[in-house]
Amino acid sequence: QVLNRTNLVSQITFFLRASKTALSPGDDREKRLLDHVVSTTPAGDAFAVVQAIDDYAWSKEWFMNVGDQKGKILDEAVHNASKSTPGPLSVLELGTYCAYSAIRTIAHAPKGTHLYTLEVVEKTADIAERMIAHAGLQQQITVLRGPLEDLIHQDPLRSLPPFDVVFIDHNKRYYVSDLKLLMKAGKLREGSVVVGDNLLIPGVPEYIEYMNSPEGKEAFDTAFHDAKLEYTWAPTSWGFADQVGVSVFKGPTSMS
Ligand SMILES: C[S@@+](CC[C@H](N)C(=O)[O-])C[C@H]1O[C@@H](n2cnc3c(N)ncnc32)[C@H](O)[C@@H]1O
Repeated sequence: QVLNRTNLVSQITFFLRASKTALSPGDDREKRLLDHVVSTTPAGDAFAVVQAIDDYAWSKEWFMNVGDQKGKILDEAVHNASKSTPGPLSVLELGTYCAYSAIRTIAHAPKGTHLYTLEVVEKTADIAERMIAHAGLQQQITVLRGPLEDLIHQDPLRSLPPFDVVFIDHNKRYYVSDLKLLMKAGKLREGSVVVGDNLLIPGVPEYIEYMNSPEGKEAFDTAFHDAKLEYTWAPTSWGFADQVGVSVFKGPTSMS
């Protein structure tokens, strides 16, 4: 069962009004999602939590999670990072929302991997922490409240070594500046994998431009993966085509 076209379009329109900030719409749908997950899945089963979130988002209400389709690109990026870095990974996520991608990433990452995820909306961070606790991943996922420009100067981020994987999925306005902040702070090392979501919808043209610029190409090898906007099944005819960027950091450059 999937949401019908009218329902889906109206729900996505509702979300895209807040597209520049990607802040939650404030209609308590995140709480309804949490209640659904807690009441339909056993505690401590991360894969069941991910599946329940996908089922709910496909059939009941639309959510701005990375989703099951683009999620596979993220899973593969994590998998590739773990091939070059045996053992547990260190992951940074910008944009927690309901912790779907955080839980999904840990479920697919090597044992012992730790993920730090940043969220600026307190109410959303509360929901995420409860979702993470239900999935039994409190030891592996740390929710940090605030923007990167503040938290980068505080522990734990300040004293952490470079991340193996960075997932950028927050306010579209800060994709490039936050990426540069991470490079400047030495939080990327040669081989770090940076994944950027929603490059076409809501759209982050300046991120695509940066990755295609001489500066971006000197610092990163980027592949742009065509994808469908989360929880939609007809991308081209309805204009719901999206793209996910997967960039491998080549190491500090003269410009970074
Ligand atoms: C698209 S959602 C993240 C979805 C999540 N990564 C997933 O796939 O499950 C974007 C989230 O970023 C948060 N956000 C917006 N601006 C932010 C910022 N500057 N730093 C961190 N989070 C931010 C929003 O409140 C929202 O919860």
